[in-house]
Amino acid sequence: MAGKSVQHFGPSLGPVRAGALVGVVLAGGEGRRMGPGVLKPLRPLGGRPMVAHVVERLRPQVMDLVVVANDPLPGVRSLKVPVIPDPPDVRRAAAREGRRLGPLAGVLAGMEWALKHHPHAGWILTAPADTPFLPLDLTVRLCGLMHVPEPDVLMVRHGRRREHALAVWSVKLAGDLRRALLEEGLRRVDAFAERYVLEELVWPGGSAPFLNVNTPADLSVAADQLRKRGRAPARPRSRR
Ligand SMILES: Nc1nc2c(ncn2[C@@H]2O[C@H](COP(=O)(O)OP(=O)(O)OP(=O)(O)O)[C@@H](O)[C@H]2O)c(=O)[nH]1
Repeated sequence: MAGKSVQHFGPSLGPVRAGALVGVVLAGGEGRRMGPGVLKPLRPLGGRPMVAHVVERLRPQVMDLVVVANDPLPGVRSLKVPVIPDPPDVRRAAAREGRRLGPLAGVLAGMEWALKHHPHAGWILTAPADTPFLPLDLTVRLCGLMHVPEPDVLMVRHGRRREHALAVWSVKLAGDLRRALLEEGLRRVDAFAERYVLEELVWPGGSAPFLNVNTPADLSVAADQLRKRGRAPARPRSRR
């Protein structure tokens, strides 16, 4: 089913759902556009690894948080967040085929971790490790769109761009996702999401909170933004 844009913030289960989300930071992949050297999530931004910005912004918005990465991320240890790999069987299958995995593998790892550690949570919120200025009112706004019947996937859109890795996912999709990755070799996030009831949160305002850091030039832009924002942590616009 094609995604449906939803732009209003109606009566909702927001506060209930926001408290029941497990956050999943997607920090795998190859970061080829960033070039060789330090892993992309560990690239320093304002004196800290980029992934630390994402963890700090997401942590107050979710009931628990996990980082999915296949490389050791020493810079994450001090953040006291569990770091788990993509599902090993899915990785092995991709390696046998000589194919890259992509963010869907991290989504599956997050779903399976949530099912094991928080069996009543029901939902995960995925966020890429290379988006260091995520809004602090992200889950309130996303969950403000949760209604009955609930969508299976709720993705963020700003302007013409859909943020595939920034979404709320029902963990009920874990079995289907595992099959799609292993048996179909599916890799495209939107191709999977569009099989289900997919809705979008059209983000009000500009795209600045979703600055995606893929290249050294992007990293310079992010460092400039950080300097302009000053050291004070941003405050959410809406209550939590
Ligand atoms: N867990 C996990 N995360 C991934 C994987 N591939 C990409 N990601 C994450 O998904 C987000 C978007 O990834 P991309 O920027 O499209 O890919 P990338 O591999 O990081 O970078 P490029 O090689 O330059 O395309 C980033 O936060 C990545 O860390 C993967 O195989 N596993």
